[in-house]
Amino acid sequence: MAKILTRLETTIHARKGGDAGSSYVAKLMGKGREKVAQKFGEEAVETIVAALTEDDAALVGEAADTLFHLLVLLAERDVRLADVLAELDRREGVSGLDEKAARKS
Ligand SMILES: N=c1c2ncn([C@@H]3O[C@H](COP(=O)(O)OP(=O)(O)OP(=O)(O)O)[C@@H](O)[C@H]3O)c2ncn1[C@@H]1O[C@H](COP(=O)(O)O)[C@@H](O)[C@H]1O
Repeated sequence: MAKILTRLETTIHARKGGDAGSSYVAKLMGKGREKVAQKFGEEAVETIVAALTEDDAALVGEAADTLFHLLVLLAERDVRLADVLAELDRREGVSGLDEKAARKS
């Protein structure tokens, strides 16, 4: 499953600084970090709305939009997907409640 995310990350990095006339990623990134972050937020909200009011197909579509725009946001900051996946690996097997307590301390 992570393979498509990794391929998508590579494509997104390749589009960075590219032709805004032929690439959605280049066009969005060209608008700057705030716009990239705003777009991710909008897609996340649309995913919430789909989860609460729409069918499974709509939710799948909105979730895909959200994951894609998260990758664009990470790429804009030059934060690697591998680092996010490594963080999830680190948390694997640790109770979410223990993680929550550790964050508070
Ligand atoms: N996975 C995606 C993907 N998911 C969603 N989107 C785009 O994200 C946008 C979000 O939907 P909206 O309805 O909010 O879009 P919009 O009205 O065009 O957006 P705004 O102008 O309001 O920002 C749409 O234009 C979608 O086409 C994507 N655009 C690109 N990709 C992948 O990124 C690759 C590179 O794309 P380009 O940069 O266009 O070459 C593609 O080959 C795909 O694999």
